[in-house]
This record gives sequence, C-alpha cells and structure tokens, in this order.
Amino acid sequence: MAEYKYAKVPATGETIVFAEGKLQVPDQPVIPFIEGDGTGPDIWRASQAVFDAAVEKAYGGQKRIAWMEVYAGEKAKNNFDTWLPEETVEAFKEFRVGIKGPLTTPVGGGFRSLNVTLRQVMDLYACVRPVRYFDGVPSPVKTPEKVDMVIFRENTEDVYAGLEWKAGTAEAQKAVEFFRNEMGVKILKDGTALGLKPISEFGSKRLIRKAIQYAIDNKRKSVTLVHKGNIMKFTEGAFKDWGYELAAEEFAEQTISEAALWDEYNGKVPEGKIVIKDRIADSMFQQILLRPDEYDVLATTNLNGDYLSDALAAQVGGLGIAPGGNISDAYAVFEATHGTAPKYAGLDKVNPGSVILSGVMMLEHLGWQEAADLIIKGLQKAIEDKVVTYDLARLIAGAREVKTSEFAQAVIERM
Ligand SMILES: NC(=O)C1=CN([C@@H]2O[C@H](COP(=O)(O)OP(=O)(O)OC[C@H]3O[C@@H](n4cnc5c(N)ncnc54)[C@H](OP(=O)(O)O)[C@@H]3O)[C@@H](O)[C@H]2O)C=CC1
Ligand SMILES: O=C(O)CCC(=O)C(=O)O
Ligand SMILES: [Mg+2]
Repeated sequence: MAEYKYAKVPATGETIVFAEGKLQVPDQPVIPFIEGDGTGPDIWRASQAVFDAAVEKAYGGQKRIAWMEVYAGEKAKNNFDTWLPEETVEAFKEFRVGIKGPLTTPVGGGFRSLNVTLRQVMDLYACVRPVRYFDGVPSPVKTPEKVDMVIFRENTEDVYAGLEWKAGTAEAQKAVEFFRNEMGVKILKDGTALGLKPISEFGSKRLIRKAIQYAIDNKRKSVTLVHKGNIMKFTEGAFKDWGYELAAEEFAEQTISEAALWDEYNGKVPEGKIVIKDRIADSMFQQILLRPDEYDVLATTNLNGDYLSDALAAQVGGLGIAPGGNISDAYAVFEATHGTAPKYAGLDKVNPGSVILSGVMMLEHLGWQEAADLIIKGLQKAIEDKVVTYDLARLIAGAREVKTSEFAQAVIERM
C-alpha cells in the first residue's frame, strides 16, 4: 500500500482488485473521495448520507463503503500548500474507484484545471454523461421525456491538452514565426496567441470503441459521432472517419452505418443492429432540441462533449441533476457535470442531485445495483412530491423548497 501523508486509510476497509479485465469488489471497499470547492462540501455531505443509507438499506449491514477523504483544490492548498497532492492520484489508482466534487479553475490565467489534470494523469479517457428525464422535473422544452442520451466525451486530448501560448510571450512569437517560416502560414499576426488541438487515432478509437461497446451491452439503438469535421478536417474530421473505420473493423456484425442502412435496407434497421451515424456539431445542437428521440449514444471530442453536456442537461432540468463518470479500462472517478457554483457556497442551498446520481453510476460500476435502484426511487419520489432545492422549486408551482441537506433526507425517507 502507498504511504499517505495527508489522507487516512480507513482501518476496516478493503481494496478493490482489478483482475482479468474485471473489478473484484469486497463488501467494505475503500472509496476515496474529494469533497470539492465552493458548494462541494454542502453537496458532498448530503450525497454521502444518501449513499450510506442506500447501501445499508439494500444490504442490511453486509456491505458498507469505507470512505477515505483525499485532498485537492482549495482545501489541499489551505491545509497542505499544494493544489493536488500526488497521493490523491495515487489513492484513486490504488483503490480503483473514486468520486469527487467540483474543483475551481481560474479563467484566463493561474493554474491549470485540476479536474482536467486528474483525467489526464490517470488517463481516464472516457467522460460518460448519461442524460435522462425524471418525471416531474421542470424543463424549458415541451417533450423532455424524449431525451435519453449517453454522452461519451473524449477526455484526454483536444484543446484540453493545455498546449497554449500567451500572446506577446517569446514562446508564442517563436511558434508564430515557425508557422510563418517553416509551414507557410501567412495569416498569423505578431502578438497572436496560439493553442494546439491534438486528436489522435488511438485516443479517438478507444473512446468510440467504449461507446459502441456500451451501446451493445445496453441494447441502445445508435451511436452518433459528433464532430466539426467540415472545418477542422484533420482533427474533427479524422475523429469521424476513425469512428466509421473502427465500427467496420471491430463491430461489423453488430453495427451498420447510416449510409449502408439507406443504400441497402431503405432505412429499416435490421434486427439487432446498432446504427452508426455522424452529425456536424452545430447541427447537432439543433437536433438535440428538435429531434431528441433520434439520438441515443453520442461519441464526441472533448470540447464538443463539454458544450453538449451542459446543453443536454438544461433540456432535462438543469445542471442540478446531471451526473457523470471519468472512466478508463482500469480506473473510474465519478463527478457531476456542473462546477462549484461559488455564489451559493456554504449556503446549504444547491441541488446535490448531480453528485447523488454520479454516485448511482458509481454503485452500478461496483455491481451494487440494489443500492443504486433505491437512490433512483427515493430521488424520483422526492421530485414527484415536489420537495426540491431552489433550482427546481423556482420552476414548479406549489413546490416546497428545501436545503441541500433536507433534500438528501427527503430522498432517504423515500427509498
Ligand atoms: N468538473 C468540475 O469540477 C467542474 C468545475 N467547474 C469550475 O467551477 C467553477 C464555476 O463554474 P461555472 O461556470 O459558474 O459553472 P457551474 O456549473 O459551477 O455553475 C453555473 C450555474 O449552474 C447552476 N448550477 C450549477 N450547479 C448546480 C447545482 N448543484 N444545483 C443547482 N444549480 C446548479 C447555477 O445556476 P443559477 O445561477 O441559475 O442558479 C450556477 O450558477 C469554475 O471554476 C469552473 O472552472 C466547472 C465545470 C465542471
Ligand atoms: O475543469 C473545469 O474547471 C471545467 C471542466 C468542465 O467544464 C467539465 O468537465 O465539464
Ligand atoms: Mg463543462
């Protein structure tokens, strides 16, 4: 076991083992968690109470999560003078499965996103964000129940790789001159800032492979490759081409391309086949609003996936109930789609639903389906009873607005 200077390993917990491509989950797994910045502590406290109550109710004390707090963000900086201690990454690796609250990232300068750093150093290459409707949640669209999509967002490449040079620096100017002189790029002005957008065949294919495998395992109808390949031909366009290539090479039996569907089957999907299609990203934003029932699993590059996640979350009731997980073959760290919502920090006010539902994904990942189902039941019932936090209360006539902690209790009482 690694040496931990700041975190304490729970005395009674056991380590999840990864063998032959599968997790072996003990009855008392150690699960590391980061509380998060801003509203993170309020949300985490509420969510942890829900997870513990669900596990207790589902397994009558036979199973239990041995929580291990690990540090990152403001709490780590204030207490240990480091934003992301190495041991935090070590713990997520050693114990295999973890969960985190949101962490602050400064805009336009300062340190790099800790969220993005964690995904990259752990090579958590798929950001999986399911978006579905819960009955009774107010939505800005007329038929939110038609939204049932799972976003697979590439999580390690694209403009998130952090390769940027600030305008006016010697590095930026050197890059400008290199592109001018060595590559014949004429349009770059002096004082231009530059960023790189790396998209690799390996990174694209492993993400799309995971999305197609998910579609097969969960009997979904289609996988849509979302890209901006008309403009960024060799990055976003290649992502699309590699997607079709992968489907043909590795999933020929289980998939059919949209083109072949119309050429050979007049649009009628052969029994058991998953349709592989693609859409240009700007068009996709109107498709998810106008024809959401035609889309199912989405596989996309990092920035498109970031934008799509918040837009789709809004369609089914907002960022308060938008969960996610950062997943590789060996490790998983679950986290909400939303950020720290700093103006509400410490007010016990915001919706803990996204972290609670990220925990549901985590329990499913552990194979603890019974506990996951209890949480969904409790959350659905609390919303039906109109016992909700401010974000939903402001949109539901006759709702009872409750605090973060009270919402968690309402979920627990209804499990
Ligand atoms: N993975 C991560 O850790 C992420 C971190 N961030 C970071 O978070 C910080 C703040 O980012 P910001 O752009 O303000 O985005 P946020 O997602 O934190 O908040 C934007 C708005 O979304 C609504 N919202 C967010 N979370 C909740 C919730 N739990 N319950 C109800 N409503 C919610 C609020 O809307 P309203 O005001 O209408 O009530 C809020 O003002 C930044 O530093 C950013 O980098 C951002 C995204 C992800
Ligand atoms: O890391 C951040 O601050 C933002 C990340 C983000 O927006 C996301 O993961 O959706
Ligand atoms: Mg985002």
